[in-house]
Amino acid sequence: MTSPGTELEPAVLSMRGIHKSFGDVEVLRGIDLDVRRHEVVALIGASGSGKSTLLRTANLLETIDDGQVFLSGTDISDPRVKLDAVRARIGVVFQHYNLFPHLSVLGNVTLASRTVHRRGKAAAEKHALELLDQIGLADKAREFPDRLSGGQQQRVAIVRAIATDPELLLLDEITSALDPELVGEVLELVRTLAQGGSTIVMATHEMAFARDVAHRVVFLDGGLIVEQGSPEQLLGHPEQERTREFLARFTTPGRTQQLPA
Ligand SMILES: Nc1ncnc2c1ncn2[C@@H]1O[C@H](COP(=O)(O)OP(=O)(O)OP(=O)(O)O)[C@@H](O)[C@H]1O
Repeated sequence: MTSPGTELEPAVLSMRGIHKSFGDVEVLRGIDLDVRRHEVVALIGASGSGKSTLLRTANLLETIDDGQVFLSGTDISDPRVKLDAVRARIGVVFQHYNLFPHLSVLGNVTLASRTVHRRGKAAAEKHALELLDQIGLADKAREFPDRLSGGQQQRVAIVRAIATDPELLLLDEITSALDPELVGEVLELVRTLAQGGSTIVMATHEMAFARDVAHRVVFLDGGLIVEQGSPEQLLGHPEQERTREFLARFTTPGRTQQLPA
């Protein structure tokens, strides 16, 4: 693997001039973002700054008012593009695991891969069991989601997202709904994926994790990218006043989350 995020790697995701409003409120006000193959990008910003909306426009789950989104060079915002085919190339995990409650763990993981890759049941299950085995959940394959802890459910949701071998993984605050003691196991799985070369954009409030795992941190405020850079630069030596103010709030007493030293 070449150095992640360098210009040597092709852009998997390119967002150009993205604008998005809900009613009178302009939530994204001109987003330009490139994510290169094997790169891990952390989106940080206050609640309401537009992180989730940005992720949802990246795979056109949310329509855009203006701009273009390219996936590996293809303009997926072109109305002629079939979105089902595009979305099959992008894995998404949300804050709430959204596993299908009526399907077993195995059923959840195989559903997308059977549809997307048209794998036969046996082949899809073999692949799913290999993935579940890698994260120590093979023994839960026949269980239903409500028999799993939140952390286990979220890890299954991640496995479901990668079972289709997506070009890009979008992770939206995937630990926010978890009890604190379950956060680590989910982040550990993301770290493993990152080390394995996955291309990831994750909205997160886990600053320590962003510092540790991301190649680039992007700070969003009021629907604009205010500043971006390496974790060391952005979290350690932010240039913009707005970034400094945001980061300072993470070190004020009473916050459960602290910036790492
Ligand atoms: N479907 C929608 N309809 C109307 N307003 C919306 C919709 N989705 C998001 N918004 C508004 O857009 C703004 C940005 O929301 P978004 O969820 O993208 O922020 P965020 O940075 O992800 O916040 P958080 O960290 O709380 O998840 C908010 O003011 C939100 O209320």
